[in-house]
Amino acid sequence: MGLSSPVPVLGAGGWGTALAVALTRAGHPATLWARRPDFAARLAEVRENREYLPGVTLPPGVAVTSDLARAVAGAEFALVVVPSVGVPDLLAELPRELGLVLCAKGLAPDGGRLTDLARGLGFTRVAILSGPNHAEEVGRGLPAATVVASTDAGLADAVQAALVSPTLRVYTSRDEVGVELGGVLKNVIALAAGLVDGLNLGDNAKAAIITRGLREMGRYLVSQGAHEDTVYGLSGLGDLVATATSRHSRNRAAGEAIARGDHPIHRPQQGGKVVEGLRTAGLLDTWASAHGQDLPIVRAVALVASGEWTPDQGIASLMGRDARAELDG
Ligand SMILES: NC(=O)c1ccc[n+]([C@@H]2O[C@H](COP(=O)([O-])OP(=O)(O)OC[C@H]3O[C@@H](n4cnc5c(N)ncnc54)[C@H](O)[C@@H]3O)[C@@H](O)[C@H]2O)c1
Ligand SMILES: O=P(O)(O)OC[C@H](O)CO
Repeated sequence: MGLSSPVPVLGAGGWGTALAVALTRAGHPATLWARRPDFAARLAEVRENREYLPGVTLPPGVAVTSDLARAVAGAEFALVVVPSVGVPDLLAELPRELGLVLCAKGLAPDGGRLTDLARGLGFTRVAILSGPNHAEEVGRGLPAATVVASTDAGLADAVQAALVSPTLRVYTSRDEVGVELGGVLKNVIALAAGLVDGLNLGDNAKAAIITRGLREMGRYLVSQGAHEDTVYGLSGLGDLVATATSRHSRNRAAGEAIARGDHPIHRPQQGGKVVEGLRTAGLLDTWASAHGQDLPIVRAVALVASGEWTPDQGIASLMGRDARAELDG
């Protein structure tokens, strides 16, 4: 892909829209693909994604289409930015020679990684983009940093070159597993932090959830083959802090709403916006039970999210665990 070829951005929610704008800031045109033709037509005309990223004007370098084949024609790689639940159907329609930059922070339907799903479908060039990146801030050009991870060094370098700009620092990593799963797990811990907020349990409890959540993330990531240091990088600790403490986070807000009794807990969407952690918690809890792994915060969030436990029961389950040494798990 030459420098002036548009980069396809597949998914016109908040993050896809912000990434399309970020590409133009980096000097590259983007083609933003929206699934619904009427939505794409409105976005092309109004030049603002009022549903998912209000207040950010689409620059002239962003073209909008609902024609998927046209969006990816001739591209070396595409940013895939639909929610995880929509990734399998979207990938099924894409040419296998296309490089994929997976941007969803969620799991495949079987609880596995989306990068594995992509390779299982026959894609050979696969990367993950993840970090502390609220669309609301990246869309406005506030300074941020992110990570593109791939075992394909050429792909990671190409994505870095396409996205890096004075307001977005893009680091590369070879630890695909660690970068992908950090983004997946932090949503669940942020939901737990939201429960703490909604129950007014205080700053000590919030700090404890974040810190113990980070350890839980670390145990799971390393068990899946991640490098331990990645847990403490932008896609791990960085994104956990950004999500668990942010007024922008849908996951944190969903936990807060559940604790206040005003969230429809069986619906994985909030006001039409995706809350990945609600789905992830159940998938991960099922995996942990099957593999005898102890993920207590994941378990509490899964059972609260499914309605089996009240938020108070979830917190009690964490406070009532056996006494132990801090570094013992
Ligand atoms: N919003 C952020 O700040 C942010 C930042 C980093 C990563 N992410 C991740 O990016 C992914 C997308 O999140 P978002 O915030 O852009 O979503 P969003 O909630 O803003 O919008 C979701 C978009 O996806 C579309 N969509 C829903 N189901 C779909 C399907 N089955 N197939 C195709 N399109 C579908 C919707 O129509 C909508 O355009 C999520 O996995 C999220 O965790 C979001
Ligand atoms: O709004 P959330 O909770 O989906 O978080 C958005 C991003 O993942 C933050 O990095």
